[in-house]
Amino acid sequence: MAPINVTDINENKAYVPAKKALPEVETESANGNEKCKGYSYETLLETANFLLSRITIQPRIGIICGSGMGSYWNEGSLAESIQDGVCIPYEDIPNFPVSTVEGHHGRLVFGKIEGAPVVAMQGRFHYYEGYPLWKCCLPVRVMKLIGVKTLIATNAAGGLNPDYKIGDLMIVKDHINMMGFAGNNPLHGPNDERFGPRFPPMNKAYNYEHRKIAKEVAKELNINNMVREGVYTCLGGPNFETVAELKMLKMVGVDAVGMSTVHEVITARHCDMKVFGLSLITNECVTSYDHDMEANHEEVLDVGRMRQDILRKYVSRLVDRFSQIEPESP
Ligand SMILES: O=P(O)(O)O[C@H]1O[C@H](CO)[C@@H](O)[C@H]1O
Ligand code: HPA
Repeated sequence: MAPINVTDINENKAYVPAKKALPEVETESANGNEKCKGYSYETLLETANFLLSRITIQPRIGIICGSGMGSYWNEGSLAESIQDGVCIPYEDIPNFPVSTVEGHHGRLVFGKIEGAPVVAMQGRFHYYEGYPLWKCCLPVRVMKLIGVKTLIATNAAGGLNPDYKIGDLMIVKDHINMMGFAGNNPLHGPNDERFGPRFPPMNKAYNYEHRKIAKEVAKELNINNMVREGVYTCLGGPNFETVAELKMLKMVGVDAVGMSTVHEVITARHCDMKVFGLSLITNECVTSYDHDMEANHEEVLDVGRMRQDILRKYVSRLVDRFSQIEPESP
């Protein structure tokens, strides 16, 4: 099969260079003490073309595996449901960061789920690892350039809604971009219109049709008693939250708390990808001072392990259904 390249995929539009190319863009970040450097469209095209030269499928669906959901030590994990997988370690991919967190393997897996071509990130990048938000989200733009139309962003999160139990799944209905309130946004800096507009709307961030399908599929699999729908927020981490912080988040309508996803979703919506978000509730957010429990990453990974079967079945069925509403070829 002839190698695929980015221009074949992106609506067969011939590649037109920007009037003024934005190579490596450097700006001061909002807090003024950190350089904010974004990769140009051309740099990411190189990354996309590198990946396309190594694969023979054209994924239309991209999956980001949350903490503990994509590891191969996790036999039967979400990432393992991918058949005929071609794995490309992040360190082999030009311009890619590397994963540093336990439970995040650090590679892209290209293959099929229920016959639908997908690419999965077995390991995501977090702000607390020292990566600026634009770099955490770089793989989302690369996914876009290789032809991905729908992003499934999964994560592990603490349950703040008192009705949620450990092990529940939460379909993300909306998010609150807490870091954005302080001016930290993955789209901060010069905008390249080839990715998307300067001022993207965000009121339909999580696709309505996909959420509807996810609720139907939960019923079909008879897991609707553990599938919720709610609002997610991301804090910078790496520390878990104080009681006062959690109380405040609860007051403003947050149902689940994590340290990822929001910026990935903003980046995906900016370049017009459809988004489905799914949180696995791995721990209870403690909002009282006389509670013995303390949040910890081991528990987060354990619950990922405990729920891997259900997650795998659920996400596989979702991929199947989402791929039916996404045309095969560009
Ligand atoms: O959001 P993911 O990557 O699933 O992981 C969540 O779990 C880790 C904390 O245990 C944090 O990285 C938090 O963001
Ligand atoms: N808080 C923040 N991030 C998390 C949590 C939490 O309780 N659980 C998993 N990721």
